[in-house]
Amino acid sequence: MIEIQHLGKSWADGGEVLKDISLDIADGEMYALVGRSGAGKSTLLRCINGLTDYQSGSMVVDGHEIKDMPYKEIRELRRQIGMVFQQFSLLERETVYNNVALPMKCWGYKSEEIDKKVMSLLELVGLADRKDARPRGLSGGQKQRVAIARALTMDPKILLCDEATSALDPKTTSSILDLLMEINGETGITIVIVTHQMEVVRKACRKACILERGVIKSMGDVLDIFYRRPASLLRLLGEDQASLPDEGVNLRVAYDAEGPGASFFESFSKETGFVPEVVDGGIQNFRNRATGLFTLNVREEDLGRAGGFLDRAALKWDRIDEEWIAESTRGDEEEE
Ligand SMILES: Nc1ncnc2c1ncn2[C@@H]1O[C@H](COP(=O)(O)OP(=O)(O)OP(=O)(O)O)[C@@H](O)[C@H]1O
Repeated sequence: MIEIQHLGKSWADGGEVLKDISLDIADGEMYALVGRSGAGKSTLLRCINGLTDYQSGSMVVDGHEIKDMPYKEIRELRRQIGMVFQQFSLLERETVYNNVALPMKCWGYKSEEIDKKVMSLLELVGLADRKDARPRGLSGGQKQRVAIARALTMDPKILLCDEATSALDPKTTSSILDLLMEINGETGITIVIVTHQMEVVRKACRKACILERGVIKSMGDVLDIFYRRPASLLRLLGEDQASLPDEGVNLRVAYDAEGPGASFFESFSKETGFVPEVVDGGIQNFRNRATGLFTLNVREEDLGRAGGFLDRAALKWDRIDEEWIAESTRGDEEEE
């Protein structure tokens, strides 16, 4: 568990980089810290393993307040926290095997133990047959797989990924995120992903926090953030808020497009006797699952039938009125 309460950090020159940050990351979570360049994401990530300090508030990792820990304990804690970077940070002269073995060698493990662990991790990341290769002979995606294997050698409870896919093409990004999801599913490790790409958040993360200039603008379930469409999300996506029709009633609807909601519009029209107007939305993938997210417009007199159908189908839906918009975008009105 990572518990962050009212954390504040300023640089020596007085620049405030993190302001009153409060969020919890549960064990086994895949959590995204997302925002534009300079938002403070990497700094917050580095507070988690004590690579950088903070002046106010608290950061409790696995029951320990980071700022109170003596260096020896911080060093011990870092064994429990793996880290992966955008630039891979591999030793170019060393083989894939030696790169992965490095942390265990530093901590003085026996060579049989090292061999067993390194080979099982290389199997996991699909690079056992490249163990004698040097990093220069690998693609970007393969290098990141080596870095992930190296980060897992000490069986960490937490894996911190700082823009780990930002240097990769979309297909390779996707395969690295699949690997992280597989590792998370199999080991229950907590994974915190810093990224500026909403695609990464949608693909891999269950929860997210959007940062703008050191301030949390929106947080919660990824699907819920996309459902609410707060301004901070739209700024990251480079989209505008859809202008809603003044006539009739506007509804937001979410459904699992691979489950019972697969034929949503067909069922809707069959059960209600009319076809709703689609204001905006579409089918998007969240953690490899197709999900329908739509804004619909129906006539006032059809609301009862539409709501009845949506309730019977147990779908997530809301009437979009001023109150709902204010509630959904609380604290997120202006760009920082
Ligand atoms: N050691 C430092 N001293 C002073 N300012 C710093 C230092 N390190 C980072 N900054 C500044 O702090 C702000 C936040 O940096 P940070 O790297 O956390 O942002 P980020 O959201 O991760 O963005 P990016 O993806 O560009 O790294 C930036 O304005 C950056 O220039």
